Amino acid sequence: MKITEIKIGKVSIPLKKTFKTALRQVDSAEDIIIKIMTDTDDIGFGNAPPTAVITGDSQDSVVAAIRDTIGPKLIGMDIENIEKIMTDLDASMLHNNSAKAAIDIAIYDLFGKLHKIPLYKLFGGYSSSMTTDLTISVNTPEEMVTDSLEALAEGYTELKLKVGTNAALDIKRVKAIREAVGNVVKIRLDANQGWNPKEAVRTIHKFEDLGLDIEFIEQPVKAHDFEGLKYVTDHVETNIMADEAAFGPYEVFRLLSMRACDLINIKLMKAGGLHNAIKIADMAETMGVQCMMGCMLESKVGISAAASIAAGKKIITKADLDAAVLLASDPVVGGVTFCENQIFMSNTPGLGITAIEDWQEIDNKNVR
Ligand SMILES: C[C@H](N)C(=O)N[C@H](CCC(=O)O)C(=O)O
Ligand SMILES: [Mg+2]
Repeated sequence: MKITEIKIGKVSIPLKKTFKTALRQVDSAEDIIIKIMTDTDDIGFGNAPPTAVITGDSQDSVVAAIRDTIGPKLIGMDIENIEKIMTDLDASMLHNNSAKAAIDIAIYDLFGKLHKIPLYKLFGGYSSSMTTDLTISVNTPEEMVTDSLEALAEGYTELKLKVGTNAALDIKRVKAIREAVGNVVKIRLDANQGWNPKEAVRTIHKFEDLGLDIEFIEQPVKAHDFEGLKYVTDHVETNIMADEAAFGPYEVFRLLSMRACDLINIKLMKAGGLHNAIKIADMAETMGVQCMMGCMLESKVGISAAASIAAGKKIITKADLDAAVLLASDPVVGGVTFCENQIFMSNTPGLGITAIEDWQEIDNKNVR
């Protein structure tokens, strides 16, 4: 199975509700979706949502990286030689991890098709379904309570509350939501780098003193501040998860060596794809650190790929794979299916995706 062409296109999907974090506010998911074509007429699907504030990647930079630098080297390569493809992919250029992730996902999709195996089985097949949380955007306490109650009515049992815009207001937000949803629901927080280390410790102590029962807190401090993250982890009881700090395998190696966090959030767009996500999961497992599989605001292509690792690997015990249900429509045919808070894997080879509706090819951007 040899690569003959890489088609580059995009989908623009409105969100059901504005997505707001301490880092950004958006109303639609803008996802680059690629198709890797082969001499066997199989197609591999991959995606890259440009999340500039987290990965540094824009739509134009993703397209240029695939079209001008990464893509041309792949033409003619055999999917059977996946180890060589992944080595060349990592060596092709520095950074540009979202572009690399799109290629990596499409290559694995084809590898699964070649060997007639669904990716979650290829990655270990530990389970065939998982529970995802639902993200509640940062807003007034009242609006967040309304959104949280709606999420419970839709069947979600784990809420990921966005905080980090104002520590005093964050305490009001979380207290109001805990009082409204009761004690059975799991509440995890994501500060998206919004606090400084001392402010984070003070705020988390307040959550603890109020008995708000927070499962864990994602990325309290700036991504580059590994010492600050360790300071927070060492000074609170609540578990701390590295997200933006846990970028790729090298950063995760450093975080684990420093014991700077209790948990790792793995995302394909930070790691540069599935092959690096597997390295991260294996390193974390070696150190006894549980992981969550996370996502950007992206289509079901990336969610199906991320869920394949989450289902495959035992050390991935949590999932924040809600992006596809935050979208007003789903252009991806096949892949994982959602039912309330459950994600079910497809048993079709690869990702199980057969087509992308409303996919707009970007003119003259194909690689042959
Ligand atoms: C969508 C997912 N639940 C999530 O919250 N991911 C964010 C970043 C997503 C974005 O800004 O596009 C995170 O975990 O920080
Ligand atoms: Mg996060």
